[in-house]
Amino acid sequence: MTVTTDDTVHGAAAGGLAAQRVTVAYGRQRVLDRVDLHIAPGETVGLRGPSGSGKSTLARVLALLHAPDSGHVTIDGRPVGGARHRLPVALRTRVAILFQSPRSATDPRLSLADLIAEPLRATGASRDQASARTADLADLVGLTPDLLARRPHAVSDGQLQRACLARALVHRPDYLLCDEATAMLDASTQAHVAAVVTDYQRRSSAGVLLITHDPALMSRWATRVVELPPP
Ligand SMILES: Nc1ncnc2c1ncn2[C@@H]1O[C@H](COP(=O)(O)OP(=O)(O)OP(=O)(O)O)[C@@H](O)[C@H]1O
Repeated sequence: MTVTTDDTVHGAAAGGLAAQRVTVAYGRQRVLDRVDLHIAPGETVGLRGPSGSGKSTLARVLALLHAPDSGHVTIDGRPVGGARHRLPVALRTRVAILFQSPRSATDPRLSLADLIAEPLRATGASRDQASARTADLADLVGLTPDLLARRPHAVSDGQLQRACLARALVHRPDYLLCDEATAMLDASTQAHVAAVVTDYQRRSSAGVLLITHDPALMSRWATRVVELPPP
């Protein structure tokens, strides 16, 4: 595992998801300053840095959820700009993100089955197509039909995170960004989530961004690590 603080050398490659000279400020606080990061298909890039160094911000920029003040995101060498929801479906569904806290990322009114199926329904899949895919994914992440029928308040954080993982995979993304996605899970759920992601990655050649404060997980999983400087 190599550790670098400058990813421009990798950013030169055409394939992959990349942040190029990305700068983000919240008001007068500059959080990212001309940051480069590149994720090639199939690789797992670890992103490390002290608290407040901008790891989550960079993940949100790469997920097209936050427009940088300058610089841009490219997919396979092509700049991708504008709000995520305005991008063509085929483009925006290439990148998925999994957050640390499943409760703040989910609609409490939806059953787990509907949470998983919703991105498919939103992009025009029929009810039958969406339920078939939901059943496959539920199986993959280890959610039983009984759990699928429940709403978030009636399941554990680990069960809800499994549903969020299924939802993240629903469009078969080429890039999966895991922002402390296993931090609040017990050891066995953490191992299961990591196994599902690595298996998906092996089958699909997806690129993964791994943000974690867990050094063991980082060294086990990341192919290489990029380090952000302190804020
Ligand atoms: N929406 C926002 N509005 C204002 N400031 C923000 C916002 N999001 C993040 N920040 C600030 O930007 C800085 C970087 O936050 P970010 O969450 O990207 O860092 P991080 O490296 O992921 O931190 P941690 O390891 O603690 O999760 C922090 O000082 C944070 O308070």
